[in-house]
Amino acid sequence: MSTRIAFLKGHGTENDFVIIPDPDNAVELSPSAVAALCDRRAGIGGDGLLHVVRSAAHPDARHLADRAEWFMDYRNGDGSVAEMCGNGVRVFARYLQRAGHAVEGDLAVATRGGVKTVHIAKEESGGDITVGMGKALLPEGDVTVSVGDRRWPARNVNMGNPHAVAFVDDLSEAGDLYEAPPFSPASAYPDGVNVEFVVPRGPQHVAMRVHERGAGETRSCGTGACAVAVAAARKDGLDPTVTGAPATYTVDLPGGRLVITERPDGEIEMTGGAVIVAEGEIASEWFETASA
Ligand SMILES: N[C@@H](CCC[C@H](N)C(=O)O)C(=O)O
Repeated sequence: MSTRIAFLKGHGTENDFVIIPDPDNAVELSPSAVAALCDRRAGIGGDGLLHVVRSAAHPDARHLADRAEWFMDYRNGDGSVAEMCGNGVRVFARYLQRAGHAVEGDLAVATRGGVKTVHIAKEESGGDITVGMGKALLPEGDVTVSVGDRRWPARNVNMGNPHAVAFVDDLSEAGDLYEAPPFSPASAYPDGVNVEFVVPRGPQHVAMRVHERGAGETRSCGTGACAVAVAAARKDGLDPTVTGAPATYTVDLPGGRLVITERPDGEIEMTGGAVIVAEGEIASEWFETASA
């Protein structure tokens, strides 16, 4: 007998996701099923997939169940697993709110990058969602990224997932970004990397494009925007953990704007929108073929 599988579609600053509510972890989501669901022509379409599971029901999150009821089992659009997705956490929280599992205010969400604290603002104050993204790690060592015969030094920033942030003169220098920009040394990112290209827009205000590992160029990346804000702050000589003053950066992406604050304790907060656009049911005969 075939089971009925519900889905929703949502986005955060146009980083879009297929959402599969599955509290008991009963839906088998193979990498090929995820890639088929995220396919923009033959599937539903998305940069990634948010599998919504109770932490207690998932082997990767059981140890976090006493701190966060829900686990964001995040997958990239190509079916690969990633540690964290900043825009995804906001959309995940919006889904929980819509489904009646969460209300405006504070919420804890388990991810492979640890438990994230989420604040859902009241609708009358815009309804934006703020996520405590944790601290950035800045591994030492020179990294370069390239597009065609152009090459730039990049800042290695880890937001739970890996980023290479390159400051360029113009965002068009990144080209069409159909291919993942090569990086060196290979040892800097043994599991691949998300690459951000950044230009200044004004004081503590930047614009960026991103090529995401496992998804290609996307219209927004939350962890990428945090990595960019930290790299831009250090470039501006600002380190809140040294100055004791928070640093806030506005980050413009093709899909919208995110506001990132790094606090004196190094903790980073990201604020932006999250929208649910559709819901429906996956055709079970298609899903069975897609999963094979
Ligand atoms: N879009 C995300 C990041 C998703 C994971 C990334 N592609 C990776 O493989 O690390 C975000 O908003 O942070």
